[in-house]
Amino acid sequence: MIPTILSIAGTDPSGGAGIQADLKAFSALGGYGTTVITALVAQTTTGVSEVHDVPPEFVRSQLDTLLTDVRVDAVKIGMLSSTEIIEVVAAAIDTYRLPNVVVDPVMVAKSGDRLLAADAVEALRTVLLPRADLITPNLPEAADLLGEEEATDLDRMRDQAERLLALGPRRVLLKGGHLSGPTSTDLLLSADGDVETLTADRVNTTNTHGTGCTLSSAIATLRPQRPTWSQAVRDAKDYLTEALRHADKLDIGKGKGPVHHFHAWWGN
Ligand SMILES: Nc1ncnc2c1ncn2[C@@H]1O[C@H](COP(=O)(O)OP(=O)(O)O)[C@@H](O)[C@H]1O
Ligand SMILES: Cc1ncc(COP(=O)(O)OP(=O)(O)O)c(N)n1
Repeated sequence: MIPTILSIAGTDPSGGAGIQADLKAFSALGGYGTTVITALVAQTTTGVSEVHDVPPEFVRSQLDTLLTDVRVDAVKIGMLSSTEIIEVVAAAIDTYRLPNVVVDPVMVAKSGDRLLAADAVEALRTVLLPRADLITPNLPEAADLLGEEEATDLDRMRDQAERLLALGPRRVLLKGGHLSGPTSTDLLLSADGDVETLTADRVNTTNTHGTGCTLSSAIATLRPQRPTWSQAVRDAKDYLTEALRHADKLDIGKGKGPVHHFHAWWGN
């Protein structure tokens, strides 16, 4: 059976991040995509010009309308924008007992624009993270969630990942893409005590818009199709690395272009 994946996230008209990227990853990896939109974002490869939050009652309405009809096999949660929207989404996780919940704690785009209100970080930490099967922070997000400086090496990443795990999610994938060096290394820690290091060769491209959205969506899509979280995360990282390798085939915008959801079947 083809898994049905739900993305709860904001939009990106340039198609590189947010809901648009999520749907591309769902389809490319054999899932059927459904969506609940939290914010309309006027953004492109050069940055964000405006954010229009969807009213929280309407986020609830989308969730109730969808989930009283459609069974979902996994959920990817991205941009949530405000405390009120976080609370609505957390209530839906409980009410509908949503499985395989992957939370990408989106706070700030690569362009430096905020995608989560500063006063909503506390709700993200205390209301949403304990309901997640996996969280996928990047280094600035991890630092923000813990209220400390960004990790600058693998030892500090390990230390921060342990403390993120103590906030209540079942697993933490701390992404190291913001460090430099010939490889890009992430750490996967689980509440059972497992620790894994995932390393990929660093791809030399400036087209990195949407890497976080793509990775979390790929994990959510693969989880129902793989025996373990570890295998789903490893295969998702391979998919993202391939999408980065093919990113320079695209010529989208004047800033940091998107990764390319390369489709082996078409060969392009
Ligand atoms: N240039 C790159 N080459 C290979 N992998 C990368 C590169 N940049 C980022 N990654 C990987 O992409 C994923 C997301 O990266 P990161 O930049 O840390 O998060 P975000 O996109 O949320 O800011 C991680 O798995 C990271 O290791
Ligand atoms: C609507 C929306 N959601 C999330 C992001 C952040 O995406 P990410 O994959 O972390 O990539 P960058 O934008 O940081 O390159 C976004 N921009 N928009």
